[in-house]
Amino acid sequence: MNKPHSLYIGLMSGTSLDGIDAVLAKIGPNGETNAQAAVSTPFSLELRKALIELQTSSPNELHREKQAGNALAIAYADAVSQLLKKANLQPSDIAAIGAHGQTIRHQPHLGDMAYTHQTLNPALLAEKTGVDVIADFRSRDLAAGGHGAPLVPAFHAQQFTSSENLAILNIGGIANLTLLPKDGPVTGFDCGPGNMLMDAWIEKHQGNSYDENGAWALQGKVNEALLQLMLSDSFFSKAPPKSTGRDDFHLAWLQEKIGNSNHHAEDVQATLLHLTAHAALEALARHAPQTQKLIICGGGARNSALMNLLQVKAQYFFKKPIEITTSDSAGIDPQLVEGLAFAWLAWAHKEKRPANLPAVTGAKGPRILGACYPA
Ligand SMILES: Nc1ncnc2c1ncn2[C@@H]1O[C@H](COP(=O)(O)OP(=O)(O)OP(=O)(O)O)[C@@H](O)[C@H]1O
Ligand SMILES: CC(=O)N[C@H]1[C@@H]2OC[C@@H](O2)[C@@H](O)[C@@H]1O[C@H](C)C(=O)O
Repeated sequence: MNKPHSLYIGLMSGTSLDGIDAVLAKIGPNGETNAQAAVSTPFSLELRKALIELQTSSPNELHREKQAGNALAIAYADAVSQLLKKANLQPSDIAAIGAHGQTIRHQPHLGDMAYTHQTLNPALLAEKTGVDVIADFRSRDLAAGGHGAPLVPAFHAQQFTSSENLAILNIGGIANLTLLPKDGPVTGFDCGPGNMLMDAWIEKHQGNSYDENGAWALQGKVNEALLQLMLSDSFFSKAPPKSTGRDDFHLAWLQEKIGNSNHHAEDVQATLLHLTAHAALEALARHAPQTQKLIICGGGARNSALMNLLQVKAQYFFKKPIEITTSDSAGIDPQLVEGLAFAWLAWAHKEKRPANLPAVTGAKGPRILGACYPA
C-alpha cells in the first residue's frame, strides 16, 4: 500500500539576508511536493546586523555566532508558529522541519579541511516548535569531497519536468543554474552574484535594502570597462563543480574593482544588473547551448528590469529564441522554491534517501543529507 502524503515545513534564509521564507509542503510517497501555505518574515534589524557582522572575522566571534544561532532558531520558531496558525495545524501534524540556517562561511576549496557553516541552533528550534528538525544539510556532501552546494538542483529535477531542454535559474543573493536536458543527466552550479551586490550598493548609496524593479539601475548607464573587469574574476571561467557566496562576492570586492575611478553610483548599479544577467546567460550558453526554455526563480524573478534584460541578452548569447518565464508558469511562487526544496530535503532525510547530486556538487557519491534533532 502506498504511504499517504505527509506534511513538512521548509525554512530558508538565504544569502540575501532579507529574512525567512517558511513553506508548508504536502509531500507524496515519491517526493511529489506541493506548497500548501507560506509566510515570509523579515529579520529584525538587530539579527540582520548580527548575521552580517559574522560574515567577516571579528572579535569574540564564537560567542556571537552561538548567540546568532539561538536568535535565528527563535525567529524560525516564530515563523513556524505563524505558518501553523495560518494553516490551522498543530505541531503533531508535521512530519519534520527542514531548516537551512544562515550561511556565514562557505570554504569548499580546502581539501580535507573544507567546511561550510550554516548558523542555527537546531536543538532549540526542535524544543520551541515540538517538531523534529533536520538541519546541517551541506556538511555530509562536503565530507564526501563535494562543495555541499548547490543542493536544490535535485529538487528542481523532481519538480520541473519538460519535453524540452530546460534550465532553471535561481536568482537569490547568489545565482545558480540547474540544467535539465531532455535526454541527459542533471547538472548545476553557482554562476555568480545574483542580487547581493545590487542590494549592497543601493543600501550604501540610497539606504534601501534592494532596488525595486531595478528602477535605480535603469537611471544609470552600463560601464563596459567595469563590467569586463568584474567578469575577469576567475570564478566565472572556472569549470563546474563550483559554488560561491559572500566569501567571494561582497562590497569590498566591488570597491576593489571600482578602485579610484569616479563612476556615478547609478552607473555602477546598472553595471551590476548587467553582471548578474551576463554571468548567468554566458554560463548557460557555454554549458547548455541546446537550452530551449529557462525558468527563473528566487527574488530576482520579481525584478522586472532584470527579467527584461535576460530576454534581451538571451538573443545575443543563443542566437535563437528561448522561452524565458518565471516559476509562476509552473504554479510555484518564485520566492518559495528554495523553502519548498528544504521541506523536500527533510523528507528525503526521513526516508533515508540520498539527496545530493554528485554530478553537481562533485561529491564522491550519493549521500543522505542532514542531521535530525527529534522533537
Ligand atoms: N520587486 C523586486 N525588485 C527587485 N529585486 C527584488 C524584488 N523582489 C525581490 N527582489 C530581490 O530578491 C532578493 C531576495 O531573493 P531571495 O529570497 O531569492 O534570496 P535568498 O533566498 O536570500 O538568496 P539565495 O538563493 O542566494 O540563498 C532581495 O534581496 C531583492 O534583491
Ligand atoms: C553555501 C550556500 O549557502 N549556498 C547557497 C547560496 O544561495 C544560492 C547558491 O548560493 C546555492 O549554492 C546555495 O543555496 C541553495 C539553496 C542550494 O543549495 O541550492
